[in-house]
Amino acid sequence: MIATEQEARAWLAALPEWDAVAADRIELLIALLIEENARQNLVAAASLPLVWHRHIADSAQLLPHVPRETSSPWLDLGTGAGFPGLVIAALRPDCEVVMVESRARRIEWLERARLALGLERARIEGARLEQVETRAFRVISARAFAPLVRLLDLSARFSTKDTLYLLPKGRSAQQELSELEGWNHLFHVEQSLTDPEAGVIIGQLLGKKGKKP
Ligand SMILES: C[S@@+](CC[C@H](N)C(=O)[O-])C[C@H]1O[C@@H](n2cnc3c(N)ncnc32)[C@H](O)[C@@H]1O
Repeated sequence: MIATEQEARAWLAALPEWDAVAADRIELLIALLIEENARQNLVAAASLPLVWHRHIADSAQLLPHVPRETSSPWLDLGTGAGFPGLVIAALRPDCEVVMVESRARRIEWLERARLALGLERARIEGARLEQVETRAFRVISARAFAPLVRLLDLSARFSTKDTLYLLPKGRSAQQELSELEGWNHLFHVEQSLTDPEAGVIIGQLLGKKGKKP
């Protein structure tokens, strides 16, 4: 389990995506986040001293679930302060990461951070997800975005049977999945690496029950 900054740094350093450039990007992202959090409430202030494992490693733990060749384009729903979308884009700058966020000040922050980190393949979609033009993505991620049923209702039009959902769901993962009705899917829950009681819902959405595929 990754429970400290030291453990988070060690775990990140072992990722194939980790090199000096990635390390600089993550350090810069953290510095910018701390600065911006004094201006707007991006993350709980109490989580800032724990930023390496609570936000950086918690986001990066999604990467080993996705083969590099099937990770782009990647859609992150409700990116907010930048998690997991900005961390994914910082570690996979070759990947087209589209981050959807509807709140104006968060959109401005995400765009500023994207530019500062030099993430040319990443894009901030500053709109409500409901307004975003439909296209297919290889990966859909979302942390603390919406209850699972609503999340699937809103995002299904961006998925195909090959799209991999990666949903850090905290402590409700198993319960939300067992209560999910109305969808055919291949989801399962993986243990979170950063919280012993949290889970990540992973897998493919196959379509609404009763509908032809
Ligand atoms: C609880 S925050 C989580 C932010 C980030 N994913 C994290 O884990 O730190 C949820 C974010 O989703 C955004 N959001 C909620 N509903 C949305 C929608 N329909 N379209 C786009 N963004 C939305 C909110 O503005 C907010 O920034």
